[in-house]
Amino acid sequence: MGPDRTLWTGDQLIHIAMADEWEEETSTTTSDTSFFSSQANTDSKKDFWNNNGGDSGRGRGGRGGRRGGFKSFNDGDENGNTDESGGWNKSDRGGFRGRGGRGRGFGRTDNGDFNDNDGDENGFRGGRGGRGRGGGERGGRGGGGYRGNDEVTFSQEGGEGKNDAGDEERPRVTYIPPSLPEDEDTIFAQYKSGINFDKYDDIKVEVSGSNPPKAIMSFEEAALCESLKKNVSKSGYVKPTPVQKHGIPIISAGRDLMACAQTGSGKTAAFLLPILQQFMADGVAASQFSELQEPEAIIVAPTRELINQIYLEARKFAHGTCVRPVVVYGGVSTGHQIRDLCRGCNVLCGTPGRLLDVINRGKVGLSKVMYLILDEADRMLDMGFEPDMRRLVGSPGMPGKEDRQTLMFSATYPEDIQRLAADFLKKDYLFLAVGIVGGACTDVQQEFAQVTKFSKRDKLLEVLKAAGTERTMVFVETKRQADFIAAFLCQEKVPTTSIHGDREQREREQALADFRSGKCPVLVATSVAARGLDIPDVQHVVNFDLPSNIDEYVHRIGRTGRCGNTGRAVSFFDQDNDCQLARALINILSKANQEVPSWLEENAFSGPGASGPAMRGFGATDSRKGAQITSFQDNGSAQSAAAEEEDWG
Ligand SMILES: Nc1ncnc2c1ncn2[C@@H]1O[C@H](COP(=O)(O)OP(=O)(O)OP(=O)(O)O)[C@@H](O)[C@H]1O
Repeated sequence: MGPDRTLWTGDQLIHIAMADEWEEETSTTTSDTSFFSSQANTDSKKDFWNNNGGDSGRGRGGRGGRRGGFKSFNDGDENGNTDESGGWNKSDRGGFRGRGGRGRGFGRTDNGDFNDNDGDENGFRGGRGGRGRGGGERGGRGGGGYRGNDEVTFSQEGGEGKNDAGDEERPRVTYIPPSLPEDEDTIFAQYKSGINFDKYDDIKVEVSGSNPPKAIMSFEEAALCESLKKNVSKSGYVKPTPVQKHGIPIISAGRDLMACAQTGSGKTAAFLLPILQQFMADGVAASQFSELQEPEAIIVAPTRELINQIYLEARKFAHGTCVRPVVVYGGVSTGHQIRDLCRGCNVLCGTPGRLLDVINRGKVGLSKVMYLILDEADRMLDMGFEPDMRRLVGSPGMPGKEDRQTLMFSATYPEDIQRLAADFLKKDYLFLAVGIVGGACTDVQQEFAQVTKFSKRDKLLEVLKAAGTERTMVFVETKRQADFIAAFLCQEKVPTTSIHGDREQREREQALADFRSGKCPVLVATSVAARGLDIPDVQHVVNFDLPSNIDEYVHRIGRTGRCGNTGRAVSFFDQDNDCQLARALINILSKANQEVPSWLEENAFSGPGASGPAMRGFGATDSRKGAQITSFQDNGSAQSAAAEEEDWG
């Protein structure tokens, strides 16, 4: 064990732990960037830069019993690697052991870390039995990494004993987030809508399905009760966005909905407002101090930060009413969340793992559920989360789809996911498409820079230098890469923080807070931050590594250019690595009326392309054939048409 080192005295990169295993696993303060301490020799560093994340899995990931170092080094373990993840793990005692792979595959084999994006949210699913075995396309399964902390909490507190993934060594999650501010200024802190907000009215809207209700043109038409009206106005909302104009009346009419609208266009309020209005009309009120809580609405989202954000929005709109939202997500003390639940819960927001956990503990009854909402629905129904969603709808007491209202929202809907989604929805659900399904936000100026893996860092510095103090999110593909780039930028005196699935929840929340406040204007992130996060004044997104999937690209660049504001996304295109995405990128650029670089076109037609995973099921519209389509422009005037083919579902 070498001496501890301190590399940076910001809120992360604080303490380079050369601690022993137990200290490291139980620590809630030690930085994840402690990879610095792993005696990074030049060789391993070189390996890092040269590699794209772990190879596909093999072996029994992460049971190597190496000591010290940091979780981040277990990237290779995620897919069950023991020895081929390049450099870092070999160095000495890096990583903690036994966490094994937890990969969900996601159709990738080239990146051992891909699943970090939100695998940590899958506490329940990943739980039993994983030993990082298997690897390959589906990666290792089971109690991997951070997520496992949820599981061990579950096991310990739930009295279910230890699982078989070495979890007995894991600490209980004790993190309790700071209390939320109660002052109205903070609750109603506004995200200023931008110069293009009014242009939303020009976006073409299509509703498919039978008898869609008429859109509303103003919040007055939404017939909200006084408290909600007041809260909408305190939030700075003057007029509804298109997804709200159409979504609110659809939900109020009791219809199931699959809604697709571009990033940052107000989908959250589109489902929260009509639900809360219904609760107000029904006189729903939280029953305090009850051991069993029976929420009327359940909202699920794929990441902890996103579900927390949705919860804060629900809390904001429900302010001053008797409706009580509660949030449960991994990485936080379960006991703390259960105590909060017991104080009353009408709207339960959760990540799937923790949600299933509290349900299985008998703390939450489902028989009163009127609304089930899947935010980032395509993500919630992909092969990673689908089993959890099926478990959720199959849980005892959960009303069947005919007896509840199911609402799905996203900016992207691959066709295969749309088909799958029909299992959760009533047959006559409405499909609402605002703009191009799966299209990028047109307020984001998309730029590309040709790079090699060796020139990326210099290019990043150049971009960040030009950005000055403007807030920038830098997306990378692996947790290890996130740590490495964050550390590199810190060394270059760029105040940087990072967020990824191996950081402890406290650190993740601190990182976001520092980024929001501007203390660290650069946030290096894996895909865990790609979806949904609504952070004011993010002017730039940099794709240091392009994702393998075009939908992911759309969500990432959607962290800027929100709510009518303009933004800029710069993506580094490495011909050796990114050609498979080229055609899909061209498609996205053309649909957003943006210039397509000629070199990108050349790459698209010389390299492997369109039929690959990057283009998977790019959904142009409602995938139901034969569904009645009603088109709207601006003032709600409608035109109907029937699609040609038979209804498949
Ligand atoms: N009608 C409105 N008027 C002004 N601001 C609004 C309105 N509706 C939503 N907003 C604000 O716009 C921002 C983006 O909204 P929201 O996060 O719901 O977008 P989204 O469509 O869910 O994005 P994503 O696809 O990235 O999840 C939020 O800050 C929200 O408060």
